[in-house]
Amino acid sequence: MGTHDLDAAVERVAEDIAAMETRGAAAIADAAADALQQQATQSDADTPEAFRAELRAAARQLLETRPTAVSLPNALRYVLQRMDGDSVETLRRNTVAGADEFRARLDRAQTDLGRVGANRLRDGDRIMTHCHSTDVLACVETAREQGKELSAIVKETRPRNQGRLTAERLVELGVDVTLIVDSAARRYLNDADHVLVGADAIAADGSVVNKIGTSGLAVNARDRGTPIVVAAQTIKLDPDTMTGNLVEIETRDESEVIDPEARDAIGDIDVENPAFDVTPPRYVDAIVTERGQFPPESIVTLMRELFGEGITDPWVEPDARRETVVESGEDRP
Ligand SMILES: O=C(COP(=O)(O)O)[C@H](O)[C@H](O)COP(=O)(O)O
Repeated sequence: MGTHDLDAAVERVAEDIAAMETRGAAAIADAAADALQQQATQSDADTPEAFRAELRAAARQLLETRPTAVSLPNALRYVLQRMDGDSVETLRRNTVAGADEFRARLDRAQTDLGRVGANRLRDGDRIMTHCHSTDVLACVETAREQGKELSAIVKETRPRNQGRLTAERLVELGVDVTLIVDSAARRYLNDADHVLVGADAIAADGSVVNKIGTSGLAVNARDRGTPIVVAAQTIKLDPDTMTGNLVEIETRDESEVIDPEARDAIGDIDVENPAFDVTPPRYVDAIVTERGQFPPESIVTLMRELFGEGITDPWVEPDARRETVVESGEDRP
C-alpha cells in the first residue's frame, strides 16, 4: 500500500474513525465515502489503472480502522462499484458522483427510517436507550415533530459514556431525560414503554450487533415485557453473513476500562474490553429500517433483495481476489 499516494484526508478520516472522534455506524459510513471522494478529487494518477489502485488502497486503509460496523465496507463497496470509466477523468467523475449519491441516500434513509420508527411511539411514551445512535434519534426527532411528548431513560454506556451524547441530543429535541448507570437498567425497565437501540451490523439470521450491553438489556427487557426495537438503516445489513460468516467483534484498549495506575494498584488482573455484543433475534421485536419494519427473522429476505446472493470486495487487488475470499472465511470463523 505504501506505493500508492494516499490523500491526507484519507489518513485523517481513518485516524478519526480509529480514535472514535468519528463514531457510530452511520457517521463512519458518511466519513468513509467522503474520504474516497477526496482521494478521487485530489488524485494525480496518470493512468486509469493507477487511479483505481489508489482508490482501492484508500479503501483498505479505511477498512483497517474498526472492524464491526458493516456500514463501513458497505459504503466503500457502494462508491467503488461506481468507479467506472476508461480515462482518469471519467473515473474521477464517476467516483465523486458515487460518493455524493451514497451520502445523499444515507441522509434520505435516515429520514425515512425516522418516519417509520416514529409511528411506533405514542404521545407520552418513555423509551430506554443504550449508546448513541443517530438512527434512534431520527425516530425520536420525527415523533417530536409530530407533537408527541416523550421521555427517555438513558444508559450512560460505559466505558465511553456515549449515553451522555444521547442525553444531550434528546434534551435538544425537547425530551425529558433521566441518565442512569448501566447496571440500573433492569430497575427502570418497568417504567419504559420501549427499548430503542441502534445497530452496527445485522446478520442474516436477524441477530443484532450493537454496543456492548445491548444483549443483556434485551434479555432483561424481554423478561419485563418491554418491547425491543432496533433502528437500523439497511446499510447495517451485513451481506457476508448470508454465507455464514460471523461479524467480527472489536476489542478495544483496556485503558478505556481502567487507567493503568489504578490497574497496577489492584495487582495482577486481566481486563477485557469488547466494544460490541450480539443480541439473538428471539429477543428483538422489530427492526426499523427506511424500507419499513421487519421481524428479525425476515431480514434475510430483505438482504437477498438488496445484495443478491453474491457480494464482491472491490478494494482487493484483482489478481488477489479469489484468495482473499478464502482468507476472509478463515478470519471470521
Ligand atoms: O453502537 C453504536 C456506536 O458504537 P461506537 O460509539 O463504538 O461507534 C451505535 O449504537 C451504532 O453504531 C448505531 O449508530 P447510528 O445509528 O448512528 O449508525
